[in-house]
Amino acid sequence: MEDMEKFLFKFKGYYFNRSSLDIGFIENLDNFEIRENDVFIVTYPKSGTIWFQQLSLIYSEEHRKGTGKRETMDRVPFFEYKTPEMDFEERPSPCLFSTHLPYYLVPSGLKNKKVKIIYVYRNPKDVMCSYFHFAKNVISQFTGTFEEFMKQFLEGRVMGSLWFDHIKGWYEHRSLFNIQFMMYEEMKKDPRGSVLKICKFLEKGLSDEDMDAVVRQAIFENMKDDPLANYDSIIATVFGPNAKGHFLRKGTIGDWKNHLTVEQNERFDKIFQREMKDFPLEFIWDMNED
Ligand SMILES: Nc1ncnc2c1ncn2[C@@H]1O[C@H](COP(=O)(O)OS(=O)(=O)O)[C@@H](OP(=O)(O)O)[C@H]1O
Repeated sequence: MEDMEKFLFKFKGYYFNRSSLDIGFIENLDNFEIRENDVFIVTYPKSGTIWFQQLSLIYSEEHRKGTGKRETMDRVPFFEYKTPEMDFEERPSPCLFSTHLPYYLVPSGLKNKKVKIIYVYRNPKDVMCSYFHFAKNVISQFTGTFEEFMKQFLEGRVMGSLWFDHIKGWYEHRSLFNIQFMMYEEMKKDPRGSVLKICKFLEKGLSDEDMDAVVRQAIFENMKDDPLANYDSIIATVFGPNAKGHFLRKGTIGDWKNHLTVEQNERFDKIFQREMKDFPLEFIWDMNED
């Protein structure tokens, strides 16, 4: 089995993807100069990052109208995976970033309580399944079985480290930040309600027509067909010639039921209950659940 760990870089207890990582930048994250109107979308991998990046449409009239030409990754760069061509100093304001960083590695300027942070979370069984397909079939960094991946995921030996630590760390330290928690499943069930909630948090009013355009362009099928939004163009360049497949795979709630055996599910539940005891945010595990 190909062990994913060789593709990872550990810094202060947190696993980054090694390829395309500027280690000098990572070592100086704390000092990165934050502007008050920057917006950060924070996620654990496979929790809907690209989906919420698409909500940068809220800020871009030309992309809402379909005349804009910039890809999402250019409009909402991945903060910690900054490439030499990206000059964050020259970025227009407001600048949107996305990041998988844990709360303790983000620039200290984010703690000014002005910068808006949207933390997107998704039920971790679906996260794990999405991650398994991505690691195995898209970026070819994992060659083992689902059981082997589950073990690695539950030990936090994946990019993003341990899911439980990520969400609990951000939630328990929320009072340091100006942060809005958003749920993947709520966005799926009620996209308009979620977009409205985000607009409110961002203090950005949109007309009904603009709201319709954002909601429409954030629907899975529309994003999958949109080369500016689906990330297909970076798969080979970032992850190498063997990488194939799509970031937008299924986009559903409850795909874990097609992957976990009864025993695996019980084992997962036991760990979840132990780790998330007293954690107040709710999770949705099934499309039919309220
Ligand atoms: N519009 C829309 N609607 C519903 N679901 C969507 C959408 N866009 C992306 N996705 C799903 O999000 C999963 C990928 O997560 P991330 O974007 O966080 O991946 S990454 O961390 O940036 O690699 C991945 O989930 P799975 O399909 O379960 O693998 C994507 O399909």
